[in-house]
Amino acid sequence: MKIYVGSLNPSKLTAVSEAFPEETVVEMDVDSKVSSQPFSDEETLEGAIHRARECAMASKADLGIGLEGGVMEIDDDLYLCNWGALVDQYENIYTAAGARIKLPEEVHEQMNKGLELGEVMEKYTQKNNVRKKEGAIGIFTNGQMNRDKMFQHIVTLLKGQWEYDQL
Ligand SMILES: O=P(O)(O)OP(=O)(O)OP(=O)(O)OC[C@H]1O[C@@H](n2cnc3c(O)ncnc32)[C@H](O)[C@@H]1O
Repeated sequence: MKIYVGSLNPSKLTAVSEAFPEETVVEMDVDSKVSSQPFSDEETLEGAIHRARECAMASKADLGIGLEGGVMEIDDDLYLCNWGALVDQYENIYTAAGARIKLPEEVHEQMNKGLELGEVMEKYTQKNNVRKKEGAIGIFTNGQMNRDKMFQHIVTLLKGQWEYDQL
């Protein structure tokens, strides 16, 4: 099978390759059609679905997968949220979300000023490309988790739901 993934971000591609080790994974630069920093579950999910749909339309794709990172507020707190979508050739859409962790108030304040999480994380850690590596989840869990593993969990949930429908 050929699985198209709507991103050039290595942590997302690794996640799909690890969840589908037998399949060919192809990266594709697509438009999420949401803001570059989604700020709610709804917007983050919508971005994942748009990415997956566009990938599923690629001429050689069997499955399209979209993974989207975002943040969402609960009361006065800001949480990291991540969503994934898988679209097959019958236009069935499967969705799944990843773990959430509360982000520090300092991060919340910076994002309220309009900065994207990726930018805030670079300033906060003095490291480049955190979003392509361990991600905020890696930094704030002291490396117990990372972005690849978190997305891999989401992709496994997508794969399982799709497989269930093939039974
Ligand atoms: O190349 P794409 O696939 O767009 O990947 P991305 O990491 O740039 O973009 P996302 O849509 O996944 O995330 C939206 C924004 O949130 C940032 N972001 C999301 N999760 C993050 C994380 O765990 N660590 C750092 N930045 C994160 C990311 O850098 C973007 O600025």
